[in-house]
Amino acid sequence: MTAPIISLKDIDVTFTPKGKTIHAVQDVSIDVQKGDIYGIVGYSGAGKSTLVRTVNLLQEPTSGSVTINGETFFSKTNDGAATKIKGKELKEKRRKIGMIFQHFNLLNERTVEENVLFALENNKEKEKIKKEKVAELLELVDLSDRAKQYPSQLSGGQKQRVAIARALANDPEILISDEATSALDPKTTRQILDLLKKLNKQYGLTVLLITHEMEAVKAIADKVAVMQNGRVLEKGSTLDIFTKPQAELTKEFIATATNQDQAIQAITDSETVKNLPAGQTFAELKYTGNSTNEPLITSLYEQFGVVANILYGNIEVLQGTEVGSLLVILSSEKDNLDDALAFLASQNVTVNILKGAQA
Ligand SMILES: Nc1ncnc2c1ncn2[C@@H]1O[C@H](COP(=O)(O)OP(=O)(O)OP(=O)(O)O)[C@@H](O)[C@H]1O
Repeated sequence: MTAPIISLKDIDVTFTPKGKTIHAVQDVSIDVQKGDIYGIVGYSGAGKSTLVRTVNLLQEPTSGSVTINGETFFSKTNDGAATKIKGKELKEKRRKIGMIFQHFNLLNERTVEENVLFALENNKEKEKIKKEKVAELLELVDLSDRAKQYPSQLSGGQKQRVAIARALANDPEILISDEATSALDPKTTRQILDLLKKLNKQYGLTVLLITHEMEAVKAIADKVAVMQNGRVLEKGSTLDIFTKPQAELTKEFIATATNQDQAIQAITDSETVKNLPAGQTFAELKYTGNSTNEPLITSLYEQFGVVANILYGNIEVLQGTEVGSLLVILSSEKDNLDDALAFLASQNVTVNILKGAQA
């Protein structure tokens, strides 16, 4: 594997307002590969913003190291020995890390094109070249027709697209998106996420996606870290985290992203399940990838005489892989059911018996 574009090692950030100690980030290590969309998810106060602000040293870690593209931006051991880039060098490096925020942070008294041009104020190119660049960026975010308007004349989604154009002005390799869709409605959120995905695909832009919405992670992230109380509870590929979550908090986030818990609850409370006849089994079947293509239900009947009555079904596509979930009532002779369950396991289907035989 190639060296990560962002490597955060053993990051601690402690604040001491009025003598009180707040461990905003504790012992966090994250490697982000070039071209990743890396989600960092957690509730408000989990430490996400503080952590990502260490990437461009808007926030200096109390200890730990920040390495970008193989270059040490910051390193400090617990005994206090520190190395860090600063001054002009830091400013230049920062320009290669774009950032977008929940509240857009646009200059209200400047037009859309002036807002983007502002990011190029330290660029030594001729004004004409810079203006061409701004026009290209506005084209990229589909706002060419709004160039002369002011932020107050734009919708939230349009404002965020101006912010994205501005963040890209200095051709960054990394874009930090800090709750960039949190103030937007679901449809606009999707448009902004799709734009981030497009930039990632077309230009290999690495995206750090900070969010409290697992839905956003599910939509575009390849990898995800789940944070709580300053710590990373678990991290991995989005597919793994969604299909095999370990921490309770991760399960909670996933449930909100899929609405599956409500479906399971409603069906569990239904008369059909409440009055489940003896010999029948209420179960959840979960499968990923190829298993979804298997005619599972047909096989259960043809090979084992097990009838599966489907009460609920859901298929998500995560990183191009299908992830399926079915709630079924299985009816069969007991012996057949055991064989059928063994068959399902052999097909990499996870069976969670919710009521009935073996529950
Ligand atoms: N400059 C600061 N001084 C003191 N405490 C701070 C400072 N910045 C953040 N904190 C505290 O650090 C903790 C983590 O905050 P942080 O903003 O990183 O969380 P978050 O997960 O990004 O949440 P949010 O989305 O609400 O910003 C919180 O308890 C916060 O109050």
